[in-house]
Amino acid sequence: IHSKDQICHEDYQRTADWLLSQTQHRPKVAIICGSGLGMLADALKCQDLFKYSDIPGFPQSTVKGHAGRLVFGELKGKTCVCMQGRFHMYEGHSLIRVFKLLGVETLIVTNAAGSLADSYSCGDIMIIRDHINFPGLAGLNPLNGPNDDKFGPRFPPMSGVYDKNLRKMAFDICKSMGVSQCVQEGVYCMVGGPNFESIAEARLLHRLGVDAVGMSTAPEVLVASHCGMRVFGLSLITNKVVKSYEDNASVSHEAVLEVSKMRSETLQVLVTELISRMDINNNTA
Ligand SMILES: O=P(O)(O)O[C@@H]1C[C@H](O)[C@@H](CO)O1
Ligand code: HPA
Repeated sequence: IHSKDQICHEDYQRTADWLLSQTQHRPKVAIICGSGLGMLADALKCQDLFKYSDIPGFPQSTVKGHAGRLVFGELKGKTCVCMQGRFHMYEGHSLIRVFKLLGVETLIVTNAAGSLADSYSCGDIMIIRDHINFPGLAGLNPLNGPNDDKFGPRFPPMSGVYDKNLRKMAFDICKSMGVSQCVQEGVYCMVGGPNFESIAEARLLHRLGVDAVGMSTAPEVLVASHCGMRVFGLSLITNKVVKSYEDNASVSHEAVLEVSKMRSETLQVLVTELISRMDINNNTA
């Protein structure tokens, strides 16, 4: 976010042009892999793979469980680009606009998240219906600064951002996969991190009606939506957020990665099937 303020259209374009000169792939779908969910990219065929360190203008991914590679390839005949390693707000970058300039029309975001909803279990998949962007509400927004009208409007709406048709399609796919008992639809709340929530913060989020909390996604989604991309999001529930002072449990990034690993195959099948059912040429599901 912070360094992004200084990045202009020409910078994004330079990075996009470099990538387009290095690969024949022309992706219409971008996938962002959440913590421990990097194997979503493994399903891509005919891969062209770029380490972030080799891409001009790309920063480094610093979080364990985020490999730091951009993978281009085909998924069931659809051309995709997959971010194996995202940039979190606490790391200071957002590069969604490079995807826009590559020609991407649909963004699929995944993340690891802790659940506040009492009915959720570890390992559940939450289809994101909407989000609460806490840093954004407090003025920390990737759209801060002069607006570039080439990307989108100064005051973008945020209602209906998570595409309804794709959400329904994902539900249907989960049913046919026989996993609908562990699929939820709910509200993701982004907090700044990098610390996990205190019990008092967890209680506040619970009272606000938040279903799952994490440290990403909202900035990516709002930049994508600002520049006209269709958005679909999934949270993998990796832990139940501790809400009681009587509860001695505590979360760790290692525990988050362990649950992600256990469920990543299910997510891979779901995302692959979703992309295969999408009509990505006219951007309608
Ligand atoms: O990239 P995501 O949102 O999946 O990462 C989550 C949030 C923190 O970065 C980390 C905590 O374990 O995982
Ligand atoms: N809180 C915030 N981010 C997270 C969590 C959590 O409990 N689990 C995974 N990412």
